Amino acid sequence: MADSLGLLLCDTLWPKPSRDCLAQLDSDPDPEQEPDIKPDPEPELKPEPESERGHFVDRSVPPPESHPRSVYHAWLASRVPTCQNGGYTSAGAQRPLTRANLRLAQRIAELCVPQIFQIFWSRHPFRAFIMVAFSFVRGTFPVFKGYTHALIINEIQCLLSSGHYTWSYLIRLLGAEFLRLAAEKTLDTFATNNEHLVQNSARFIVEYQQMEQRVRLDIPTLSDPTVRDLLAESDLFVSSFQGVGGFGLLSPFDLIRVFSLISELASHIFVLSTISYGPLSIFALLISFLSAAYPLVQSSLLPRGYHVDTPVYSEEEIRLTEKQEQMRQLSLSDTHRPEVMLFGLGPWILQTWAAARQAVLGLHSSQPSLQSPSSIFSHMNVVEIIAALQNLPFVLMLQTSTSLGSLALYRSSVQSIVYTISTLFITLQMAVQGVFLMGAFCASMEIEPFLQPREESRVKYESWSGGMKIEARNLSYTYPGCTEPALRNVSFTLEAGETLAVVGYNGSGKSTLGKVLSRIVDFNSGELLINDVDVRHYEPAELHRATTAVFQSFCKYNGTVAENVGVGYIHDLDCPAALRKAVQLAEGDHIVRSLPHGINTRLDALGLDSMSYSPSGMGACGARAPWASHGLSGGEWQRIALARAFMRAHQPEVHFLLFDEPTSALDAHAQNKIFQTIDSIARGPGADGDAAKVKTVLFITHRLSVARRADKIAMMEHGSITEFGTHDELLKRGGSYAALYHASV
Ligand SMILES: Nc1ncnc2c1ncn2[C@@H]1O[C@H](COP(=O)(O)OP(=O)(O)OP(=O)(O)O)[C@@H](O)[C@H]1O
Repeated sequence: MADSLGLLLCDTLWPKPSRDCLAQLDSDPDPEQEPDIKPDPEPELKPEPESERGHFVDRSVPPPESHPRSVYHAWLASRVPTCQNGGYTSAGAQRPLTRANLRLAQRIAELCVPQIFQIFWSRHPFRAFIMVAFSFVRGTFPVFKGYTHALIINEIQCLLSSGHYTWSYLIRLLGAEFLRLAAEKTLDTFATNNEHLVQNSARFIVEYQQMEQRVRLDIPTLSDPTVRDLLAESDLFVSSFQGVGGFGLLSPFDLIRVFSLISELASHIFVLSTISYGPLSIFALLISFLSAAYPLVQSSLLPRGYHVDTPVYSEEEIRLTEKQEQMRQLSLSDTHRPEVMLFGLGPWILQTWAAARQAVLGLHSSQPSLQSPSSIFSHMNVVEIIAALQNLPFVLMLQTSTSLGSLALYRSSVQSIVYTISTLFITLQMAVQGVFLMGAFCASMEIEPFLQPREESRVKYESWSGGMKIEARNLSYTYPGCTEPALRNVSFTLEAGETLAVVGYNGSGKSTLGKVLSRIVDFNSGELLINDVDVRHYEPAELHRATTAVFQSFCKYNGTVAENVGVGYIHDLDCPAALRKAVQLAEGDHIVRSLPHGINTRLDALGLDSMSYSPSGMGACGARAPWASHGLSGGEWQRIALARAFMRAHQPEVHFLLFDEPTSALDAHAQNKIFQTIDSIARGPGADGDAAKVKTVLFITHRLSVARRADKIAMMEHGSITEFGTHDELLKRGGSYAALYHASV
């Protein structure tokens, strides 16, 4: 109930435009409308060239002067560095305060602020209103303080000069000051608590939306470099909600503090205007402001590096920064520790890190980074001379018999005005960067997963009783950033209920084919038909529900055995009988029995927690702590992964079983048993040896003694299927399969 409420809430907050609506928007020239950033529909689902598929089809960056039609385009345009031709600034880099960037920020603000505002407003409208109102009220606190202090100083001055020590008025003033302090503290506490509540609610909503969008996105989408940068900046926006200026970033909450600054400024100006100190006032004021502002102006004129803006990094600097971080991570990583120790990588890590770090810190630079003594002295002298000028207005005002209290109030007001203006300026500078991060967040919410079909071309996956029919026609696929295709013109047909063994040399594309068939990665050209329908018409989630798999690089979750197995069919995560059965099918019951807490034993996914040096694994007196996680051997982990796949394999909605080297770490006996299990699952519940097949099976293996069990065998070489048929047919042919088979037996 709570979950659905949360979902409802977030859907309401961030209504996802319907695809029909988005399609209309795409053709609508109105720049105010939000276009979808998914590629145009593929009318006949003909394979398209890679360059035309993807989420941001319009990759052309509009010139900064133009009016970007969407948040995404404005965000993208802001990443083009003004100083270079081509390329983008790295994710998170500070945008320079140019006119073009200010215009882009304004456009993003126009498009995003209403949505972000709704996040604040949606849950606690009254509290959000109070928060803004209190921001104004809190801005006036310093003025009240200055005013009451001035009254007290004046009264003391009056008592001392008159010689009549009547304390009643002073006591009343001190009482008023005490009340002011108490009221300020109470209001402050209430405002802070209120702000925390509104802030935490807003933080939860943006984090929820970030997570929701992240779990939606598929691998092809996430491998797009622009999407990665967009998500990185979106993450920075979400991080900025962690508190005032979290990570040096400006969240919308910090922007609300601008209201406080404005009201503080206004109240100080008002106070100054009420102090009368004679005809020399304008002159005195001018001197006061100049002398108070000079140090701030001076610091903003200091050489680059002292600025608030992050400098623009060169490609070499980015490379060095990545290198230093990579080495730092390597030195901290427990996962890499065994090889770091074994291969004696410590000195190499240290040396590489030191070289990169020194370069990043500019320690190799021949330019002295410190100011020369003469320039330091000149700055110091000027500052001191200017500071001395601050006393001049007092001298002028004393001539006009201004009270001491007024002088104190005057001084604190002048300094506060200068300080508030400089804070406002810095805040607004940071706000521009914050706006671009906000734009990244809003644009990231519009990303549609690459594999998701458009509503108008969607076809519901219809299961066939005998399993899943798979037909590949000239499938080709090249990994992003690679030049050599991993799959080349792969064609084959696997009838529903058949078992296919894919064999071949290392790197021949077997695992890639498995990922393409299970719709984890896409293909660049060709066609893939599932149950005679082009796979691009199906919702990937529907196909995934009909599939179970053990991938070659299966996951090891840092959790209990039950969790590691149960995630295979999340509905039965808490069902001991289903977990036990899956473990039994994977021949893993003896492993579970040997574990200290049975199926509830926590497993050590990194393989290091259970080693003696790990403090987390040891309880009092060096005994094994009950919470300590337990290590497993490679073969034992493989059985856990198999059990996970078996959790859902026998479910009626599952029609395709994919096993990529499922028994590579198992002994021959265990391997045979596992394949018998797979075969019996493929024949349906309670089936005997002659029962009809109800599931299609594809297994990838290097063990040709196992492959011969399959109905069909595909021999892969250099990304292509070079031989296809039964074991006997391929042996008779005397080609690569026959040669490999004879070499292996
Ligand atoms: N994530 C990736 N990014 C880029 N290239 C990849 C990626 N994964 C695999 N490749 C490349 O694709 C080709 C096929 O790899 P694949 O893993 O499909 O081979 P395989 O036949 O399963 O190999 P093996 O028998 O060693 O498991 C190889 O040349 C490999 O280098």
